[in-house]
Amino acid sequence: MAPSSDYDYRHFAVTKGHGVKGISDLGLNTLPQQYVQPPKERIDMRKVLNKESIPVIDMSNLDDPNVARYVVDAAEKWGFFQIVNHGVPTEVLENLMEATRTFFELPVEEKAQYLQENCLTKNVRFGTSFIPKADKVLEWKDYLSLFYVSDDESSRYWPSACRNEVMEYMKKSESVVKWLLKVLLQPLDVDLDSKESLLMGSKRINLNYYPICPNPELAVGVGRHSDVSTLTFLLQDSIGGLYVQKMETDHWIHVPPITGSIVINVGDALQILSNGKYKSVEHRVAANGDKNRISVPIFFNPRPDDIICPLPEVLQNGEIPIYRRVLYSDYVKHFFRKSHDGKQTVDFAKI
Ligand SMILES: CC(C)(COP(=O)(O)OP(=O)(O)OC[C@H]1O[C@@H](n2cnc3c(N)ncnc32)[C@H](O)[C@@H]1OP(=O)(O)O)[C@@H](O)C(=O)NCCC(=O)NCCSC(=O)/C=C/c1ccc(O)c(O)c1
Ligand SMILES: O=C(O)CCC(=O)C(=O)O
Ligand SMILES: [Fe+2]
Repeated sequence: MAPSSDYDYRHFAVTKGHGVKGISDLGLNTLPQQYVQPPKERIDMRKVLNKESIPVIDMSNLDDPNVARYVVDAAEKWGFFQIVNHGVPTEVLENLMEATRTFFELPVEEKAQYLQENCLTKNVRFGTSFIPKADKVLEWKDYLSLFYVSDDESSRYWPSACRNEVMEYMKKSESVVKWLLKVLLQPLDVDLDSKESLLMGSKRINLNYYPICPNPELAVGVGRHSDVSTLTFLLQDSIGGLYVQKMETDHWIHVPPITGSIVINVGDALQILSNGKYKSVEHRVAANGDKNRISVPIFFNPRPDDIICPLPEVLQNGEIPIYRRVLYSDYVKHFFRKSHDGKQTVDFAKI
């Protein structure tokens, strides 16, 4: 039954599993109260720098030493950049977008089998907002979150509507991220081969769906946050709406969709491992009043039972560590205990 009061909207979207897609499909003229952000969390267009953009790096010739230099400079200066000619076939990206759309357009009864309380595994989770229990105001986003354990486990538990396409995307992204990490670690005198499992030993893929929103200027798709990953590898469709903070300012920069490109960003784990040489950057997503939007980040992470702290190679010249030793799953649990709150998760690891 369609909801009739504000309480009912939370119940309808979160508990019953209709998500914001279910609310959007009702065709309301007004945004339900549960989704109205306080003014300071809305995206203020006066703070958006329209003339600036994050770097776009062409990866077609990896033998050119400039490419590695651009990557290191972009990661240091912006924490965010886009890559083109990266080698992941366009067809893989298109199939992934289509499969993501197919999944979210399934009837609610089918998607609801992946709600936490109905699901046989913790590694698959369909949901809405970020942490509805903690989110005072809900985010205008539905998601399917897939933690990769093995091909076998994925075949058994991931939804058939998108399983093969997500696996293909994940497999093809691996060598690109490995190359990026190798390059980023060179100035730190760290050899990736000895640290590969610490830097990219686990992967989580989120399929994000942001349906058409009434009063998009009052809502957010995703609130201000940094990712807890080492690096994030993000495909967005052609709608736009991702905003990145310009380092050390209170200004924001839009990340324009470029067909075939992938957005890369530094996450908290790389900030901690590099003792702050690389920094994760706050970002947020606007809601859209006209079009449904899709994005698919792959979070490349340490494994849950890894300890993260500044790497010994980084400290060998006497540099003082800013971060303590933290069990990565404790770090992620801390992130998942609270609503999005900018960069505050990193404080958990500060000495
Ligand atoms: C994730 C944890 C720490 C969970 O530990 P566990 O003890 O099993 O607890 P749990 O009961 O499964 O989850 C605890 C809470 O975390 C939250 N949570 C767990 N998984 C997710 C998820 N995929 N999406 C949202 N919330 C989640 C929920 O609030 C859980 O509470 P409850 O709803 O169960 O009551 C564990 O499985 C682990 O160590 N996993 C491997 C490491 C890992 O997954 N790292 C994640 C890296 S990056 C990553 O996951 C990023 C996600 C993200 C999502 C939305 C955004 O907007 C965003 O910016 C980012
Ligand atoms: O949708 C996007 O463009 C970004 C989403 C995001 O920041 C996240 O899922 O962590
Ligand atoms: Fe993010």
